[in-house]
Amino acid sequence: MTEAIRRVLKERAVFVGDGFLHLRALWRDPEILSALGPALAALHEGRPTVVAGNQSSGYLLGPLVAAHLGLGFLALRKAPAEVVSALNTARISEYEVLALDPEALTPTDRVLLVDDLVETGTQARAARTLVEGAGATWLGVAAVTAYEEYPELGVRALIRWEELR
Ligand SMILES: O=P(O)(O)OC[C@H]1O[C@H](OP(=O)(O)OP(=O)(O)O)[C@H](O)[C@@H]1O
Ligand SMILES: Nc1ncnc2[nH]cnc12
Repeated sequence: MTEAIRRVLKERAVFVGDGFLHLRALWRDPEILSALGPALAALHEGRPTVVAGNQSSGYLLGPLVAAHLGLGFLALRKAPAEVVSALNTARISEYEVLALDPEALTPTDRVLLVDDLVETGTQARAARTLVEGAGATWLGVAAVTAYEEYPELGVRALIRWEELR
């Protein structure tokens, strides 16, 4: 099924603006959607005890992997670096904070992060800091696509970014 996912990605992944990737074609296809959990889970052999996902694409993909593995899902929340009042129309587009429920992990946990895309590795690095800060073990990242594998982060992807462009 991973080949089918790769084919749909190559044929129907949408790029907008200066290269922003939308993966809507994956969510819309019922067979592909049900294949994503097993395909992402198969990227790592490290037997996680919990699957984590970054807001917001990780919230969609992570539970598919967790449900496939019979595990729980840990939501990592992104927060903007600055906040503005509700009446201020200024838009904050960069996230610089990643937040974790302090009770969510124990030192016996082994965490697999799931995300749609790894570009600079900033989000994954922040997640790793949170996981290891809680004393838990970082297993790596299972992503739909990634610019690089970032060996220190253990990023594995269903398809390389260059194959999509
Ligand atoms: O490797 P990096 O440079 O950190 O980039 C990857 C992150 O960027 C995207 O998230 P974004 O903040 O755009 O949020 P989204 O999931 O809501 O699109 C993507 O979902 C990853 O979490
Ligand atoms: N959706 C996206 N498309 C392209 N580059 C990105 N970097 C982070 N998210 C991205």
